[in-house]
Amino acid sequence: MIEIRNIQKSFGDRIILSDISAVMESGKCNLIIGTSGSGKTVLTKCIVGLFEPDKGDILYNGENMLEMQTEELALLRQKIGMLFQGNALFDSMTVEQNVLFPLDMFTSLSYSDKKKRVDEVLNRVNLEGVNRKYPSEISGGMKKRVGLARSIVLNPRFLFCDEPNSGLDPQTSLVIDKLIKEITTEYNITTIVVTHDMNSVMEIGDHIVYLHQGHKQWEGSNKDIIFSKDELLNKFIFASEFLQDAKQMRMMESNKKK
Ligand SMILES: Nc1ncnc2c1ncn2[C@@H]1O[C@H](COP(=O)(O)OP(=O)(O)OP(=O)(O)O)[C@@H](O)[C@H]1O
Repeated sequence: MIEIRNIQKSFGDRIILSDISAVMESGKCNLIIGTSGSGKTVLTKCIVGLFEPDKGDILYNGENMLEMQTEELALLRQKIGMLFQGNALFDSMTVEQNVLFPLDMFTSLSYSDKKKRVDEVLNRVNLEGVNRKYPSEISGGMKKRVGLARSIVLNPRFLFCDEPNSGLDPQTSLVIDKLIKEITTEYNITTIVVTHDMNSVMEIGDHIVYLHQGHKQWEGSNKDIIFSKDELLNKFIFASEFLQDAKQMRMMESNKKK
């Protein structure tokens, strides 16, 4: 579980984040959404320790990251998996070498055990037979799955995914979303996803934090969103007429069932 309490962050005299509190539970996909410039990246960087907030607390399973000593921080970092927007794969390394990399860096496992673990995670993301291929030889969706395999190879307790669907077609996006959701539940990981993708919001949004101009404007689940009366959220989520119609229909269906 990650708990953030009263986070404030400014750059110079410009306040970017104001008084943001939220609880991100384990085994859940916690989504951070909001328009461009609303503070999603700054908040995420505060949570992973890349930015220091001016005020507030960031608790990882009850331990305040902002009070941790160097050694404790290093241990925490090994429990955090990251799936980057651009995948951040090493182009000169094969798929297998890319996924092996964190194991080489942070474990003293034998080569055969490392290899076994790499095969396990590649298998988990449904990627077989591509171990010896280079990133340039596989599709965007496959690269994303390699990135996901690498982000879970050290068995993280916390997983951060930055725009996991950017640049992917809707069908491939769904595959990636489903994998993130399954992995989160199966390994009871606390997953935080920064996204603009409304399909993801509806598919995997167990818990959604909607930021508006650096404030937490709304919080709830993908089921609550349909019934939300928050005007800013509705404007953001149901920007298109098609989605507004879909919302009306789902509300009508839900009212009929009651
Ligand atoms: N290092 C920095 N120094 C100064 N201002 C920054 C810095 N990083 C971000 N900002 C400002 O903080 C605000 C929030 O930026 P942030 O990148 O968090 O938005 P975002 O919601 O992630 O947007 P996007 O969806 O476009 O990625 C922006 O106005 C941005 O200019």
